Amino acid sequence: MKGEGGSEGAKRRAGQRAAREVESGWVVGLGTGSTAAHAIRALEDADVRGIPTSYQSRGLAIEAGVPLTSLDEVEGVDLSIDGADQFARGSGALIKGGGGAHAREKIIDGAADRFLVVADPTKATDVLDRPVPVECLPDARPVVENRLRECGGEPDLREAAGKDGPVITDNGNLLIDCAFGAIEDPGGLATRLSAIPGVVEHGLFVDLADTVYVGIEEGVERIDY
Ligand SMILES: O=C(CO)[C@H](O)[C@H](O)COP(=O)(O)O
Repeated sequence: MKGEGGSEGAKRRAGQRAAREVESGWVVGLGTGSTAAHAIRALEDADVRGIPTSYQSRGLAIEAGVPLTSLDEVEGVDLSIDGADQFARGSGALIKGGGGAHAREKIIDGAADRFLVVADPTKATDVLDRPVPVECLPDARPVVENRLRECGGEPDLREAAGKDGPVITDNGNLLIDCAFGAIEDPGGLATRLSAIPGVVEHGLFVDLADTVYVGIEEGVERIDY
């Protein structure tokens, strides 16, 4: 595509490849972010119903003419397509939540019969090491930050660009980006984070991804888990 940067081309190839897996009549989870956006646009003429994971994906689906539904109107989710901020090649564990949508993403991606991740090569790693986004009830912030430090993390409240104050999620909560260095045991850390009172959801997705499609130069790499 003319004028498209290398990374954007990789995202487009990954998103469009994943969208080809969608079958007529399916209920599809619509992920958040610039890579998942390519998948949503590719569903323009598909006979599907979509469940958006965020305000952003809802808007994109409306633009593309994808009919929307919700978890309480369907019996199940056939497939979900979503991006990632980082994925571990060996295990398929993910860090998500760069767009602050990981709570709804985990509910919908986790409910799907199959969960396809779409990514460009910059997202691949051997060991996860990006800060983990943690969505937190506003009143619980001091307590949650202390508990994150006890888990070995360095919490950092996410500030909103163009606003004096923090990012507020689609669910009305705060986001804390918490650096843990190299995360050798994502499953263990995920369990500890989930046990903190006041944490609504964190961005570690462990044992959820079925396939990662990585857009590469002139193609797409498929990794199954
Ligand atoms: O987890 C997410 C949003 O909460 C996104 O999927 C993640 O940030 C990847 O985004 P992009 O495809 O734009 O790199």
